[in-house]
Amino acid sequence: MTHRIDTVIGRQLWDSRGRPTVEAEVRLAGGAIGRAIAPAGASRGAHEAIDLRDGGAAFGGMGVAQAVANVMREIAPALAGMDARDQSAVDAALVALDGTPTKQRLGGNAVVAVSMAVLHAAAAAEAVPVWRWLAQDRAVRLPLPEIQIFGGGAHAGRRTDIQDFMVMAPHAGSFRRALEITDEVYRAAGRLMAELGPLAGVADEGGWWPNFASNEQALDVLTRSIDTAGYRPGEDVFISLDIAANELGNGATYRLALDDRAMNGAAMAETVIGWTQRYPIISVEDPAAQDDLATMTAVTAAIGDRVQVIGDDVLVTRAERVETAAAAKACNAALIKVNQIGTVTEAKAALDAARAHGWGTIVSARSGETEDVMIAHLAVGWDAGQFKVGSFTRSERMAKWNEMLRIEEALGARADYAGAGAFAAPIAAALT
Ligand SMILES: O=C(O)[C@@H](CO)OP(=O)(O)O
Ligand SMILES: [Mg+2]
Repeated sequence: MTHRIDTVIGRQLWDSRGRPTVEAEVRLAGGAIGRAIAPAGASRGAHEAIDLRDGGAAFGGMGVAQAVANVMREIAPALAGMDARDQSAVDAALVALDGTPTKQRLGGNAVVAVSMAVLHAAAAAEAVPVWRWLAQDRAVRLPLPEIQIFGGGAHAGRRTDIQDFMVMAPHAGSFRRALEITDEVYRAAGRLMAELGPLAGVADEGGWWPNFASNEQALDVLTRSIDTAGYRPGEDVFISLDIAANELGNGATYRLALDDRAMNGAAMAETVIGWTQRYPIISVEDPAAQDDLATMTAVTAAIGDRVQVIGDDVLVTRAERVETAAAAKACNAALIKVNQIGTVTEAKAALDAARAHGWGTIVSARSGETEDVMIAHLAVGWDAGQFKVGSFTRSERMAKWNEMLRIEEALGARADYAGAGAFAAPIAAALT
């Protein structure tokens, strides 16, 4: 049988931060091959799948070599003979074999690499791109990109409290045009940064390394960058922030080091709400810590009709946490990272749960990435509507944006840009 899994190989490769990671290679009986590489986060939720990584107990302590060994010795024999087209059966076998809620026995990095490699192999056996294999005959859209201009937080030595300063161009008309607009904003931001002082390179995801005296100065410069590039802030191009508040506090207290302020959840909500009133912000991710649903709910209640409120660390791509957050009205959008939960099938379940609540959905990269472009295919094949990869100028990011341009070209006249329609209904309506 052509689609039967013959062998599964694991190998150690290196990620964009120069840290070891896991690649899985799946070979089918008919000769098709699928490969996938595990990414790695720096600002990680406590409820995420746990990788076996080098770097001590915080990363599982046992190292990538153990994860690779687990692929070869345990996962390969368990999957041999299975039909690669039956992704849910493969993923169920991986979950059962691991036997922990967090994939920590085999390693989240081992499991996610194999799960995605099986998907890749199945599409290869059908001789179609992964996005097409996932979508089958369903209509898909080119996603609205959110692209980083400044990197901060855990990705830039905590030079700003806010982690990702991004822009979105919902009215660009095409994915290709959205990239062009964002590139112009990125260049303009670089020129403005150079006026503030010597440029100090880029952060982990390629956004300019921030050199600001306050969080508000960063927001000022970002707004001016949009304007300087020739676009109307809040009409053509909007700001999108990932606060990554998990890195700022535990829910009881939040500390904005740059602004020299400590505050409780209610004050944190007021701070974020205030930013959305003073700046052309269309989207805010993780305005509160992973278990602080009260603050997430306060922010969503105040601004959720006009601003996207995304759950990342708070949801960790787990369908049951999406349900809990939905019951609390804590978000109106979900970030989807396959490696947070560990398998393609479980990540899709989280996306479906978010969609069932009318939320926006964003397929996202991690801050530690590689040349693997699978997530571009997931964003299109699942019709997620939005896509977050980081910035320009680093090839592990460009590989994804460029793959999306190839997909846009393949769709030709049928390439439908999600644009404002990617947001939850009230926000989409407010934009049109
Ligand atoms: O928080 C995030 O959304 C991601 C990407 O910016 O960062 P990390 O992969 O470090 O969790
Ligand atoms: Mg995040």
